[in-house]
Amino acid sequence: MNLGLIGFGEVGKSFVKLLKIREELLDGIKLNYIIKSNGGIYNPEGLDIKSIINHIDKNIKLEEHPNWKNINIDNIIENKDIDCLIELTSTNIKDGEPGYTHIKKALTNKIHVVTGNKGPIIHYYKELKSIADNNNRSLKVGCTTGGALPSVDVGNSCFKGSKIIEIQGVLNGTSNYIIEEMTNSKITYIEALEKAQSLKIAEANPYLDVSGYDTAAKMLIISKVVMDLDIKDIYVEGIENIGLYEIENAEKDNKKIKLIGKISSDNKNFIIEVKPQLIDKYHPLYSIDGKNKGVYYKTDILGDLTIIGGASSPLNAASSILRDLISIC
Ligand SMILES: NC(=O)C1=CN([C@@H]2O[C@H](COP(=O)(O)OP(=O)(O)OC[C@H]3O[C@@H](n4cnc5c(N)ncnc54)[C@H](OP(=O)(O)O)[C@@H]3O)[C@@H](O)[C@H]2O)C=CC1
Ligand SMILES: N[C@@H](CC=O)C(=O)O
Repeated sequence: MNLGLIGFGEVGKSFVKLLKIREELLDGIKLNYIIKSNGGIYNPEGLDIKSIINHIDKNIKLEEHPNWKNINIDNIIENKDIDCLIELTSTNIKDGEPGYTHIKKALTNKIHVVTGNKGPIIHYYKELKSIADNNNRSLKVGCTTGGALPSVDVGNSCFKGSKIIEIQGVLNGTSNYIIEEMTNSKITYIEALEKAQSLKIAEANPYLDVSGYDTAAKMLIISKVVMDLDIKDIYVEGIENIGLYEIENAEKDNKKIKLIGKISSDNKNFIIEVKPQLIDKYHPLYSIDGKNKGVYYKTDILGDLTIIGGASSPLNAASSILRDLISIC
């Protein structure tokens, strides 16, 4: 199988490293393209992964690689020499671009897609999935709903025959980490955010993380992919106004503050709410620590199920891209 990678940020770089780390699993897989916003590198025989990792480790710009060319998604489409596009450009929740165009072009041209980019999926999942289905190709989005946390995989495979009636998620590692750092190290919100940025878990635009919009995007994707819903009613509140005072008060009551996204229904319509909540030790998402995340599914006849883990990090996110790629293979 031949691959093209578009988006060479933290997750894209980690994905290239995984191709080496897991090479024993990837016999027959070649990476032909790595494309950034201003061009990329291409070799129809497969790029030399070692030389790219050398660039990453030594902080050498990809533009200085001998295979550098002025290329973009259209070259991939014209050359017709990949089977799967790994789409890892930055999330844009306004209109889903440029990811939407990349994914649509790929699927229309019978190229499988694996992505971690939430923008195109919140706006265009139905359309893109239908192009994929009509062309007998896969659109895999596991990385978009909490990276390594298999939220949609579990949601899609574990509840057959039951109805999901509610979902709650702590799905933003950055916010969870910030609140925990403020609690444990008594540092300010800004100091904790800077630490999260240095760990490279925050989005390129960290406003998405702390405002609740990243969580809302992930809940919206779960509602589309797992429940086939088209929810319009979404309330979003972030963690920007939480200070040490609120955190100390929560501690005094043996409670924790968590940024929780919830999909629930009033028997007529499903709604999504994202807001910080004070929860006690009996809440299923209480024990999620640090950069970890979690999702709780409540069903009508199968009971409740919670999964916790999948800490946010570029390598963990790249691992979920690899997981989706292997399942296509
Ligand atoms: N970081 C994480 O832990 C996680 C991230 N994600 C998602 O994965 C995706 C990638 O994340 P991350 O690596 O952190 O993002 P970065 O912001 O670090 O990297 C984005 C990359 O996209 C490239 N890019 C932007 N516009 C274009 C374009 N028009 N054509 C080609 N390339 C373009 C950028 O190019 P250039 O280098 O030239 O600027 C850059 O290489 C995002 O959508 C994010 O939401 C999902 C789960 C976890
Ligand atoms: N910024 C996100 C990473 C991926 O979605 C987070 O902090 O969880």
